[in-house]
This record gives sequence, C-alpha cells and structure tokens, in this order.
Amino acid sequence: MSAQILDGKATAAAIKSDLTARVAALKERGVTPGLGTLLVGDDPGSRWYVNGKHRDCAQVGMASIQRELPASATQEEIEAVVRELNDDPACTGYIVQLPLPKGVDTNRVLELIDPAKDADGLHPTNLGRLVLNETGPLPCTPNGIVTLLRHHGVEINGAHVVVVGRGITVGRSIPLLLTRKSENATVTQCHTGTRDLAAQLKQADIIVAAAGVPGIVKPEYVKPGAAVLDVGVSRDENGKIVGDVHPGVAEVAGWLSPNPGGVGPMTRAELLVNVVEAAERAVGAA
Ligand SMILES: Nc1nc2c(c(=O)[nH]1)N[C@@H](CN(C=O)c1ccc(C(=O)N[C@@H](CCC(=O)O)C(=O)O)cc1)CN2
Repeated sequence: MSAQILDGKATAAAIKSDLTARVAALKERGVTPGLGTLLVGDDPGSRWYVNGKHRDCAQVGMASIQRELPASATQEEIEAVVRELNDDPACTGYIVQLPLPKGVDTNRVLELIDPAKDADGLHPTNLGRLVLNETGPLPCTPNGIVTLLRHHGVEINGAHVVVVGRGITVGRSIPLLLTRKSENATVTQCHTGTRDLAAQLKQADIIVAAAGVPGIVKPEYVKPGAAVLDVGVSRDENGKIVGDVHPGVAEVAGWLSPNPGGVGPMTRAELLVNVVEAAERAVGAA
C-alpha cells in the first residue's frame, strides 16, 4: 500500500483563497484585519515561521504588525510589548511565537494576551471556552488537522484517534476538539509515561504524532489503512526537517500528511482564520 497524501499546502491555499474574499468584504466595511507577531530571540526556525505568517497576511490582503525583542529581553520587557499589542487598534489578533527563551515564564505571558486578540487560541479563557463548547478562536494546529482530515474525506466520526505528545500547541488541546459532538472521535493520549506505545498505536484509525521525537511512529505500529498526521519538527545535521513518523509508514498507512507540506501550512492558514473571524465578530458579521 502507498498512502494517499493529506495535502496541507493545497488545502491551506483553498482556505486562503476564501479568506481573501472575506478580507475584501471587511475592507468594504472599513475594517482591515491585522495580525501581530512578537518574536523574542533569534532562533532561525521561529524567524522563518514568523516571516511566513507575514507573507500569508500580505497574500490575503491583511495588515501585519511585526514586533521583535532580543533573546536577552526581560519578562517585564516582553509583557510591555504584549500590553502594547493589546492596546493597538490596528492589531485584530496576535501571537507570541513559541518557544520563548529559557527563564521566561511563558504561561504568564500567554495569560496577559487579551483573549479577544488571542490568534493562537491558547489563552486559558479560550481553552476554557473550548471545554464549555462556546465560540472562540480554536488552537491553530489542532484545528488545521481537523480541517485537513475533513477536506480529504477522512472519517473522524467514531474514529479512534491516538495522539502522541502533550505539548501546549497541539497535544494538550487536540483531544478537546476531536471529542466535540461535531467531531465525535474517541481519543487516547500517549506521552512519555505511556507503558506500551506500540499497543496503543495499533488500535488507531487516526494517529496524530506530535512528540517531537524523530521517527517515533514506526511502520509496524500502524494499522493498515490508518490516517497518520506528522506534526513533529526536528532537524537533522543538514537542517532538513525530520518528522515523528518513520518514512516506512507510507507503505502501511491509508493517508499520510507530508512533513513539510502537511500540518505546517494548515497551522498558518488557521491562524489567519482566527484573525479574520475576530474582525468579523467585531463588526457583527460572524
Ligand atoms: N505561538 C505559536 N508558536 C508556535 C506554534 C504555534 O502554533 N503558535 N507552532 C510551532 C511553529 N509554527 C507556528 O508558529 C509553525 C510550524 C511550521 C510551519 C510550516 O509552515 N512549516 C512548513 C515547513 C517549514 C520549514 O521548511 O522549515 C511545512 O510544514 O510545510 C508553520 C508554523 C511552534 N511555535
């Protein structure tokens, strides 16, 4: 078997085309949605992602506000920029690029973001809304995964999804999305405390690999025909992306998200969706 591709690039392009029309409609009402980013430090990967987000904004006609601080920035300096973005009327929504440098209290920074401007959907208020089934911005990577599966007609309803990882941006929140009535999946969450990862993965109709451990999902752990989403981003000695999914999985899985070209572009597209929706909510168009 050779897995069919869960094409994140093409799916993200379709989302951005829809957003271009929605941004144009907002502009006709005198509102230009703007995405803000705060990058602290000079990690080349983080800078690449942030630049990509600003390129996406330009592509759909959105404004963008780019703020940067050196790796030596103090907690107070970072929080001061967060407060500025909260108060900036040109900024509809924004993100603080993660990870923040060692020594910074990430949770304190994330909690300071105005929940109405939380483009990542990671503020405790918005995660709480998700738990309570209330409307709000959804975490971008988990929402991108759900959209990618739906776009390719992969059945989520009734599926057994096994998530590997419990990080802030994906693992922690994706079970909340997948177990909503609208998705209706059964979710098992695996992490470093899981005794027999292989046994858990063998049960999965859908695998979300977000551990950040290269090749942790091996072909022999995957049920033939399963859908496999590779979220992990590690780099080899040449700087090439190495995902959490072993290349041999392509011979067993029914569906596979490439990495790059799968979940990454979807994360960026859903970020724009959150900002456009915030702007639409503000003018009463959502
Ligand atoms: N505040 C946040 N920080 C981080 C998040 C996040 O969702 N919010 N997620 C990751 C990084 N990330 C988004 O910021 C991200 C990762 C990957 C991509 C992407 O488009 N990747 C490309 C390949 C890129 C490459 O070649 O290096 C792909 O998969 O095709 C976009 C966004 C951590 N931080």
